Amino acid sequence: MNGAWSSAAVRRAEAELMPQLPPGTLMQRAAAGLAAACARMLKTLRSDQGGQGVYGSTVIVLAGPGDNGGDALYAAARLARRGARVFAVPVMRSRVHPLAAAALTQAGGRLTSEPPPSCDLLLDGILGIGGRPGLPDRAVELLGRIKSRITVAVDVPSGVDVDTGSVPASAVAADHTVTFGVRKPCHVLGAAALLSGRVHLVDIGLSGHLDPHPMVRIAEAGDLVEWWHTPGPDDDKYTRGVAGIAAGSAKYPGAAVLAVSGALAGPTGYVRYAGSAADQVRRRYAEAVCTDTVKEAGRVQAWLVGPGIGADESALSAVRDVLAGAAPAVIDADALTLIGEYPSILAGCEAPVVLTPHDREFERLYGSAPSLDRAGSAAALAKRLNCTVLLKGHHTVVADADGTVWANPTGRPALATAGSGDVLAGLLTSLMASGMDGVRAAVAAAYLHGKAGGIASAGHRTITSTDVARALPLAIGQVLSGGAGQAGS
Ligand SMILES: NC(=O)C1=CN([C@@H]2O[C@H](COP(=O)(O)OP(=O)(O)OC[C@H]3O[C@@H](n4cnc5c(N)ncnc54)[C@H](O)[C@@H]3O)[C@@H](O)[C@H]2O)[C@@H](O)CC1
Ligand SMILES: Nc1ncnc2c1ncn2[C@@H]1O[C@H](COP(=O)(O)OP(=O)(O)O)[C@@H](O)[C@H]1O
Ligand SMILES: [K+]
Repeated sequence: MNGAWSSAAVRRAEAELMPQLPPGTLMQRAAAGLAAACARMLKTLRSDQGGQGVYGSTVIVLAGPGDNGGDALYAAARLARRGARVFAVPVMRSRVHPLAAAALTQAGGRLTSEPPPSCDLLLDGILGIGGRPGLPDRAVELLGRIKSRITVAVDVPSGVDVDTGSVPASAVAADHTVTFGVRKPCHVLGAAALLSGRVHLVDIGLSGHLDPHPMVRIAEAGDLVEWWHTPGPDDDKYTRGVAGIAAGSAKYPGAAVLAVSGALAGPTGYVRYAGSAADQVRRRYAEAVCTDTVKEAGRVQAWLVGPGIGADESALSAVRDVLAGAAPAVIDADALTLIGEYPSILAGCEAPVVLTPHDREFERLYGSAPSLDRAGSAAALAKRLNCTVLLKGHHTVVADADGTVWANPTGRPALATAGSGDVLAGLLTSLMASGMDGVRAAVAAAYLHGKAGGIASAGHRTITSTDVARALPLAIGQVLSGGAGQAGS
């Protein structure tokens, strides 16, 4: 498992480590890593100019008053020594890290209030983990008029809310972020994750001093490998788990077909379908065993209820029947709306439940839309309803009732296509039926669904939900065989 640590946790680790080192060591480690990363970027950026990298490049530093500006100025001094033309602009009056500013001028860089109009690389050293959301006016003005070929955020994109990833006011949009020690929540959550661009981690020796539990967990392929139930020689189709899908209706048969397609791609050995779209499901998937109602279906190890079931009496019965049983349940789509209307259905339920709302469904359940702090909102709903919550959207988050939060690192906007949530819910149900607990199943389902979306839409292909379902087996195969770095992340 990977993770992102809060600014307070980083400061605690720093306070423990700092006294063991000569003064300034951590900042020098950060600056050295930052300068090396910038040099690599300049080399790639300027590969069309006879292989020139740092030498002869133009670098502008926007330097804030704190240590973030210090990192940026020391790194810029290293670039200046290698032949870059460096202009550093103090963005808050003339308050800048004095030693770092002196190092830059000694290396030939210039402190100025009038930078050139364009540069190869813009270093955002305005605010780091000490920053409050929003940018000073001078920074906004400078960012508006300097044209840079590449923008690199130092530690975090300035202006974002570091611990929630929300962006309530102006902030830097970076192509790359070079961060120190560990990732911060803003690199993986909310609108700030987009503003971070590609995140590069520089080791400054903090890891042994950090709280073992990150603020936000980030799934990686190795987690799924560890959690996966690979069938053994003694397994049969029942021991691998039976997934039950209560989805679709005469009006929305497609939701049934798509949810079943997601479940069939998962690790279970058997998929039962219960609902009024049985004919369509049978026609499309000979493998699915169909009945008309949840009550008529045999035993399952996990149920999905909701996609396309509508809001009539039979839909309500399906939700009640699923939640009255002992099997873990995934509640999606129309079933979320019904629970919003009749919260008592969920109150008596003892089996583990995963809710998979998008923003509008979240609002129906919680009474207000998710805030800019999406992880905080998901955790609040999970706690209130004592369930696991998978809050969909760009940068899907999974929260458990105990406050544990995961950020999903895969996925792309092409997944915003009708029915793609049905495929996700079906897959999630299969994972739960195979024995994975609700949080892990939700994390794994979001990860694989995102990866399948990447595989299906590679090369800018347009995709439908069926394409996502078809790509799931390959996504699963790549992840389980350790090929996580391949196309489609
Ligand atoms: N903590 C660590 O372990 C390390 C931190 N380092 C660097 O230090 C940074 C943190 O430095 P600081 O604590 O000095 O904090 P910052 O550099 O983030 O700046 C804080 C200063 O900016 C002002 N400020 C905050 N938000 C503002 C806003 N929205 N508008 C205007 N002014 C605002 C504050 O009043 C304060 O003076 C990190 O992000 C990182 O770059 C590195 O040097 C290495 C190690
Ligand atoms: N902008 C986006 N970027 C990445 N993924 C997205 C985006 N918008 C939606 N998704 C994903 O697409 C899926 C859509 O699910 P959902 O809203 O339930 O649609 P439907 O009801 O049509 O199935 C979810 O997995 C969601 O996380
Ligand atoms: K910054």
